[in-house]
Amino acid sequence: MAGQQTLDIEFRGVSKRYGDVTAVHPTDFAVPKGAFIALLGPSGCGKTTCLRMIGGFEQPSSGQVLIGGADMADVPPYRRPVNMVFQHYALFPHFDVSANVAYGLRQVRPRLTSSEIARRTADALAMVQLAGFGARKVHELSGGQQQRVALARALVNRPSVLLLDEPLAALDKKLRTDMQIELQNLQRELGITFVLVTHDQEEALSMSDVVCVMNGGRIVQLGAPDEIYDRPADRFVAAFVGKTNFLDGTVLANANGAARLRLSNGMEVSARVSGDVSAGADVAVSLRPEALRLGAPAGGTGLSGIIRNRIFLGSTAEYAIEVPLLGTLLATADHSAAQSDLLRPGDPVAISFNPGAPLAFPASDNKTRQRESSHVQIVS
Ligand SMILES: Nc1ncnc2c1ncn2[C@@H]1O[C@H](COP(=O)(O)OP(=O)(O)OP(=O)(O)O)[C@@H](O)[C@H]1O
Repeated sequence: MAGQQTLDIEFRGVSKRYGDVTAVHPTDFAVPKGAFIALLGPSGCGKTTCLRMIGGFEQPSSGQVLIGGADMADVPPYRRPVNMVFQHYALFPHFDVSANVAYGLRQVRPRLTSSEIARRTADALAMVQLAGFGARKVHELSGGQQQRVALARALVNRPSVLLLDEPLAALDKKLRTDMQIELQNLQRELGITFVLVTHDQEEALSMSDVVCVMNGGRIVQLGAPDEIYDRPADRFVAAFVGKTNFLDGTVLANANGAARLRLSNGMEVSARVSGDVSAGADVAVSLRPEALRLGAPAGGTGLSGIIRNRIFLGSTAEYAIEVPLLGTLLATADHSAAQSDLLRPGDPVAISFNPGAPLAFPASDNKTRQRESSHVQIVS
């Protein structure tokens, strides 16, 4: 477990209620210093509330928020060693770029000299690749440049934690991808802790070291991006992070998570099972589209189907395949331009997958989730 001195943010039994609504159930969680963590989950799951409690814009209904080991209960937002970047940058349109950035500094350090303010402002603009843009008016900048100014304004105070609330949501896809890479580089260079709120799973997986998946006001899984994708803790995470096929199955035998299942078409498969399931239990079986291999129909006892739709994506193609008694399965296949290997709607295909690929969850996974609190800790 990460030691106390290496933790930057800690929740101890933190919850938040708004009247009858419990936005965040009692939660323990800890973020090591210098981590890039993404809070990921569907709308209303409590991500922003967690971020606002770190920033001091909301008070917890119970529990303690610690930053750098210090209890923040009586510390107002402007005295916390954190800064926040919002989706709508909230820049002052009548100020030039330098004045917008310097505003953040003057608010918390009124005694700095003008030359020191000018120096730090120029440094912050250089950090976000906007050196030389100080005299521009906000309306003379592109959306991406405006977001960088907002970032510089948040960094100019040299916070130890930067909170990012869907900061790239207003940008178009290409700019968003560029900014994702820049933010990642910036975080590595500065070595400060970044907490990113997003409902975009690709953004969370590609940018952060640690993904914290939330659902219904609880943390359901905390781990490295590949861990979240390859070993989802429950059916919700498997469905929310990445695309997957869900098949109905029944457990025939389960030995410490290595199970034999019968699918609804009668086929028997091996699967890794998560949770407490014994023989006879109904399970939902997750099979990622890229785990399905497509080949020429071979006859025999394997799985086969008919291609119904194809979405060509350049280096890959996605196929919707109708499989008797199982329904429609989504498969992703690599495509090489050298050989014309695309399948067409109407083509029959055989489908195979590795024995370890299917992941099974108790069919009642989400309904039976009655835990009172989430206790999760990043292991570093
Ligand atoms: N000030 C408030 N008063 C009452 N309820 C609130 C308030 N703020 C948030 N909530 C409720 O708390 C729950 C969690 O909200 P929160 O904004 O944290 O979700 P979120 O995961 O950030 O969602 P989104 O992605 O849509 O921003 C929601 O049910 C929301 O309606």
